[in-house]
Amino acid sequence: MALGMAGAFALLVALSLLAVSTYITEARRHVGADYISMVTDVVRAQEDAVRLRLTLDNLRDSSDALHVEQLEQLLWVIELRIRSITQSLQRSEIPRAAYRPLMEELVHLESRLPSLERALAAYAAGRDPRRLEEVGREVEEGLAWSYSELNELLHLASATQRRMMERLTLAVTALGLVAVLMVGGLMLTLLRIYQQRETLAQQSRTDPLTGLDNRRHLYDVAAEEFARYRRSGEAPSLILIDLDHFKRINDAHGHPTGDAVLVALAEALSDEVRAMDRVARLGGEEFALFLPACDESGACRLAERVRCCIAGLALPGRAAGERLTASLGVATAGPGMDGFEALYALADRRLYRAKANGRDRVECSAGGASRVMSTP
Ligand SMILES: Nc1nc2c(ncn2[C@@H]2O[C@H](COP(=O)(O)OP(=O)(O)OP(=O)(O)O)[C@@H](O)[C@H]2O)c(=O)[nH]1
Repeated sequence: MALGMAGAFALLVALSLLAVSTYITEARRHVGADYISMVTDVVRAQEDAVRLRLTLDNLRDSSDALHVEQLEQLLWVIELRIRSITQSLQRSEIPRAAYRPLMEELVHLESRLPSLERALAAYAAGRDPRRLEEVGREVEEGLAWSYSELNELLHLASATQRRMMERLTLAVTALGLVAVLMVGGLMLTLLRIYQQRETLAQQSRTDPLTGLDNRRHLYDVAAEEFARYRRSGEAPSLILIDLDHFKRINDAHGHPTGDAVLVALAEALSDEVRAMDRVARLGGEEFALFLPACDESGACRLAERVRCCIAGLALPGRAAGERLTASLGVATAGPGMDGFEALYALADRRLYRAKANGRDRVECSAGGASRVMSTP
């Protein structure tokens, strides 16, 4: 659950970062494109100023109708260009204060264009060539100055914008790194919590000395198996094992040796059973084998095999050479048995009988009566 949430969070952060970086790339492309189109306009406008100069020179040399027409068209183009550039300036991110003098000059030049047109008309009619030259030069110089200033302003603005975008990209990259580190840290913490919970859960199910299931876990597993048995009809069996005179081993060789014997026994028991069976240490020198879907005769045969195995177990450490024996009580679930407690109580009674009847023996039931599988 916690890991799922961490995964979802990481995915969310990754998607957000992707969206932000896509936006920045797009924004950057946009800003660049705006300036490129404006700079292109300004370069063309600078060419208009040069063409104006050339046309005026041509007209001074000859009042040819073709030159007059050329100038008329050029004035029309210049007017359109001034409007387009002033609109682009107003829409741009350039601060108004930076382009105000330029704007004023362009507006002034636009207002001078009708005068130039009138001077041209007069010149075409053979009057006042000086006037055309004067107004023409004024407009041409004004255009050349304005567009050259504007060109510089655009380059400066473009460079500033690019620097800002680079800083922004760096900031977002740093933000992304921090987010990745945070998500990584969060996931590591969650993983650690998950592992600790798993360890605790494992410890709560396990006997610390032998690593076998503990009593509580055996009861949990058995309760589940009993519910399954009611549906399937496949009866489970239980074998309770109690070591005989284990106190003597402790007394003779010390508690640590007794511990080592218990561990060796746990391994031997685990080797004797099927993978589906559960081996548990109930406490002290008492063990249990819970056998799902195992009938009475199968359980009794296994109990006898276990008894022999214990009797033949090579004991570790100082207890080597000693003979360990155990008493075993076996019970199988049957009609009228309402839960694991009843099965346990029956196996316990038979274990008690095995002890009472001399130890190192198995007590099973056959047709409701206890029977001894083996005697010492
Ligand atoms: N080494 C070791 N000994 C344990 C442990 N738990 C219980 N014991 C010992 O097991 C012995 C059980 O003694 P008793 O209940 O008298 O049983 P017993 O000596 O096996 O005799 P019977 O069961 O009557 O055959 C005691 O000496 C406990 O100290 C353990 O974890 N380690």
